[in-house]
Amino acid sequence: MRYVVAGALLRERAGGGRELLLAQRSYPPEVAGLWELPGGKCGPGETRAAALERELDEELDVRVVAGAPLTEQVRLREDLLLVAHWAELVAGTPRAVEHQDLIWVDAAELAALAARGALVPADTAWLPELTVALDVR
Ligand SMILES: Nc1nc2c([nH]c(=O)n2[C@H]2C[C@H](O)[C@@H](COP(=O)(O)OP(=O)(O)OP(=O)(O)O)O2)c(=O)[nH]1
Repeated sequence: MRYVVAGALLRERAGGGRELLLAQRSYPPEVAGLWELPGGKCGPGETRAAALERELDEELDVRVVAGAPLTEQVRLREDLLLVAHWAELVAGTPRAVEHQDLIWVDAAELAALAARGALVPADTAWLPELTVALDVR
């Protein structure tokens, strides 16, 4: 089984609550323009934590430490499993190196994106967990 590992980065929003970082895919055409958790495929022999830390360095130009996994996993193909981990930003400011754009969203903004089909479809599996984390005050 191969893994795609994606990162859930949170930050505090002024005035209360939290925000989640989303990245807008630029390829392939069927998901271009949709929003996802940034990440990518684990290399051979690479741990999920190491893959996430490498991918976010490459894609966002930031240093992160991978934390606990989210509960939901999504089978993308017979041999490819999508997982997400919480990630802590330790250095740098995210910038869209490989994505079209980046946004920080609160729970309401995440729900609005989901409602209009603007998330990469598989990522909707994480909505309940992400929403709980964003609603913490
Ligand atoms: N990174 C990421 N990929 C996701 C998410 N949701 C989802 O269905 N995918 C799919 C899209 C792709 O088919 C696959 C990951 O591809 P990727 O393009 O990010 O991986 P990669 O950086 O290793 O690049 P490549 O070798 O495929 O070019 O997982 C998500 O939240 N983040």
